[in-house]
Amino acid sequence: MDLLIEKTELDGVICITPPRFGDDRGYFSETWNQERFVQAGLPRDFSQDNHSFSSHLNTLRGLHYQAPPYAQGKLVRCGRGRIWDVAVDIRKNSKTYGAWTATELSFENRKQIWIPAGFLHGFLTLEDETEVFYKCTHPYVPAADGVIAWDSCGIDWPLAGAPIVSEKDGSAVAFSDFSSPFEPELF
Ligand SMILES: Cc1cn([C@H]2C[C@H](O)[C@@H](COP(=O)(O)OP(=O)(O)O[C@H]3O[C@H](C)C(=O)[C@H](O)[C@H]3O)O2)c(=O)[nH]c1=O
Repeated sequence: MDLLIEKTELDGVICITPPRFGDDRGYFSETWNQERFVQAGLPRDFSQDNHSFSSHLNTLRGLHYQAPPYAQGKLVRCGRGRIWDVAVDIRKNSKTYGAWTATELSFENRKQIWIPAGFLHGFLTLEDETEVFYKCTHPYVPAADGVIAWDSCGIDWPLAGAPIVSEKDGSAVAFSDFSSPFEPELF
């Protein structure tokens, strides 16, 4: 069985759904297969795996980026629960600069989203005790960590009231005051 590949509204951001093999015990799925994912257009190598757990629904993490030359591409999946995952194009001179795309990722739908460097990333949990696993193409560099206010990009978050956010995310700069470091020659 092949990977299901789906484009999004933003060039370069794609969804990948690997097959799941069920039996009486439960299921098995290859969540990363270098040969098949590279054939789908993803990079060959990732340098860091992340795992975040959010206790409550309506937790919002983002909108984050890591500035060049430490920019991160991310392959994101939700291994438990459900999230509304968002990418915002911040590649200067992109015809979709400032545009966003959202995809529901969940344990049930097995969907993964590939977000190349040059995009903001964030997600809203839709269930309690949600776990997100994602691969990054560059290690974490705290000094290059950037954050944009989650409510400043015109995103229609399916909120259940004021979201749970970190202090960092709750005091971030607005997109209108942001100057993207993702220069055209990088893409
Ligand atoms: C991202 C990261 C964080 N940390 C440490 C730094 C803090 O002490 C703690 C929590 O970090 P932060 O509040 O930035 O975690 P999130 O709010 O989940 O941020 C992530 O969420 C959005 C959705 C993303 O796409 C990024 O991967 C990342 O920014 O983990 C590390 O040690 N390594 C890391 O790679």
